[in-house]
Amino acid sequence: MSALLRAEGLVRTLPGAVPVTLVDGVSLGIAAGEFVCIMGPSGSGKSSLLYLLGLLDVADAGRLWLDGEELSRCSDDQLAALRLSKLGFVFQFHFLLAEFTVLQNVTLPMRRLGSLTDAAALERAMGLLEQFGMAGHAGKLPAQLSGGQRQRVAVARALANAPLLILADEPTGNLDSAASQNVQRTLRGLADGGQTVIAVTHDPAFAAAADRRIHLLDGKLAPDGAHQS
Ligand SMILES: Nc1ncnc2c1ncn2[C@@H]1O[C@H](COP(=O)(O)OP(=O)(O)OP(=O)(O)O)[C@@H](O)[C@H]1O
Repeated sequence: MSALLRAEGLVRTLPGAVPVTLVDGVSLGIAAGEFVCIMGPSGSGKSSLLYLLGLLDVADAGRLWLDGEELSRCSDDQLAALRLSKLGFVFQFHFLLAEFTVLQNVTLPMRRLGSLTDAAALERAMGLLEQFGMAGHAGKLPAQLSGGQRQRVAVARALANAPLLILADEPTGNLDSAASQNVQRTLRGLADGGQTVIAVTHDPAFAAAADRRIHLLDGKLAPDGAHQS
């Protein structure tokens, strides 16, 4: 398998009088087009691992490759550029900008990247909103939407720069079950279309929609089957 994302021996420890190891020697590979869920008990290090894989945090040890490129020696600026151009994020709380319309929120990452003209960015943003049934809400502010609608806009925003990889941290954690299923179907549909997705979740129904589940325990990958006992 040629992995789109590969990690070898990732370690993240918070220093202090009593250092806390959040991620403890995690090695994994994610293939292009895979939809993988990271599961595990509260405090097992799921979000910490996702932040390392999403270049939002830097490991103290270990190595990481994205699309064949080794990232361990990248500067903060290089990591920020990679996040903007190659990764898309969906969080539990949508983090849409409250004073911007839905359309402006989805256009923003394209404006920051600057690879499209304003007209092309608007057209792409409208296309994405259309894809998630949100085109009719393009002129609204996030506060005028339901939680599920906001999350679908957040998914559209995550796709703005055609990322290699979508990383989602409890994307349905704040939603009722109908909205949750809708977001689950949305992410499943993206993976069916070839998009690579990694999602942290507590929700077994959500995880069942993934191609593969990774289980963490105390910052370590649990051996296959260990989580069932
Ligand atoms: N900034 C921090 N300072 C101190 N401890 C932290 C910090 N961030 C995380 N931790 C601790 O590290 C461990 C892993 O946290 P993390 O958020 O990655 O777990 P998680 O599996 O995502 O948990 P949850 O499912 O509850 O969101 C937890 O014990 C948490 O309390």
